[in-house]
Amino acid sequence: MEILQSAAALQAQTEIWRQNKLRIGLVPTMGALHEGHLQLVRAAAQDNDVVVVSVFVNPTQFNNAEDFRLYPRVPDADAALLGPAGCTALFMPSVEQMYPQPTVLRFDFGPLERVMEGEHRPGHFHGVATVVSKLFHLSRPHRAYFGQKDLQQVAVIRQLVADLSFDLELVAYPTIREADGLAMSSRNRRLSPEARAVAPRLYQALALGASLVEKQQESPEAVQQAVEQFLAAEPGITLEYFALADGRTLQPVTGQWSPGSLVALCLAAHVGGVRLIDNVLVTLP
Ligand SMILES: Nc1ncnc2c1ncn2[C@@H]1O[C@H](COP(=O)(O)OP(=O)(O)OP(=O)(O)O)[C@@H](O)[C@H]1O
Ligand SMILES: CC(C)(CO)[C@@H](O)C(=O)[O-]
Ligand code: BAL
Repeated sequence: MEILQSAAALQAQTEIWRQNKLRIGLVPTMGALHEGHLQLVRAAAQDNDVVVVSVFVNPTQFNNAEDFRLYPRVPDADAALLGPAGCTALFMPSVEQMYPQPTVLRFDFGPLERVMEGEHRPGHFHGVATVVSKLFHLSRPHRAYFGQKDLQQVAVIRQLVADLSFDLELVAYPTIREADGLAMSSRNRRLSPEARAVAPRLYQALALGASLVEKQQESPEAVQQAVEQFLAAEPGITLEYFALADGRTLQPVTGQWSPGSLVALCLAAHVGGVRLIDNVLVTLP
C-alpha cells in the first residue's frame, strides 16, 4: 500500500490507473477506523482493481469547533489496518493540500438538507459536498462507497452525483454494529465507560420504533412519542432529534403510513458529551 499526501500525487496515480484501464474504488473517511470502515474497504477491493481510501478530518463540514478539535486522529493505526483490508493507496492530505485557498462556491441541497443533520448542523452538507467533490475529481473513481449510518449524507451525495454528472456508481453499505447494537462510529472512542454502557439505548429506541412502524397500529406521531419517551427515561442520554422520514426524500412522515414506502427512523443524541447519530429503515408492505 502506498501513502499519498498531496493532491498532485493522487491525480498522477489516478491518471496511470485510468490509462491502464484499472477500475478504481474510493472509500472516503475521516479516519479513526473501525470494522464498519474496513468492511467498506473490503467491499471496494472485491468490486474494483484498486482502492483509494482517504483519511481527512474535513474542517469545512464541522459546525462545532470543539467537535473538530476532539475528533479522534490515529493516522498510524489507520495505516496499519488498511493494507490488510485491501487498500491500494491511502490518501492523507493536509488541510492546505485540500484547501490551498478558501472556497467560495456554496452547495445548497434544498429540502434534503433542511431536516435532521442539515438542520442541526448548519453548513455541514456544504462541507461534505465540497470535500467529496474534490475527492471525486482527484481520484476519478468508478465506484464510491458510503455507509448508511450517515443516511442523509448518502442522499446528499446521490444528489451531488446526479446534479454534477459524476460518472461513478454510488454504493451505500449497511450499518455495522457492535454486538450490543451500538452503531460503530469513530466518535465511540470518546465515550467514557459509563456513556458506553448506556449508548446501546439509542439502537434499542430505534428497534422499538421500527417494530411499531412495522405493525402500523399507531400513527407516526404516536411512534414519535413512544421513542422519545423511551429515551427520556435514560438520564445519560439527551436526545437532539428523532425523526420519522421518507427513506428516499428524507421528508417527515406524518398522519398516516403509505403502503410500499420506505420509512427511515433517524436520531441524533448526546451521550456523556459525545454526539452520536443512528438510523434504521423499514419497508412497509
Ligand atoms: N458503523 C458503520 N457501518 C457502515 N459504514 C459506516 C459505519 N460508520 C461509518 N461508516 C461510513 O464510513 C464512512 C466514513 O465515516 P467516518 O469516517 O465519518 O466514520 P464514522 O464512524 O461515521 O465517524 P463519526 O460518525 O464519528 O464521524 C462514511 O461513509 C460512513 O457512513
Ligand atoms: C464522507 C466524508 C469522509 C467527507 O468528509 C465524511 O463526511 C464521513 O466520514 O462520513
Ligand atoms: N460521518 C459523518 C461525518 C461527520 O460527523 O462530520
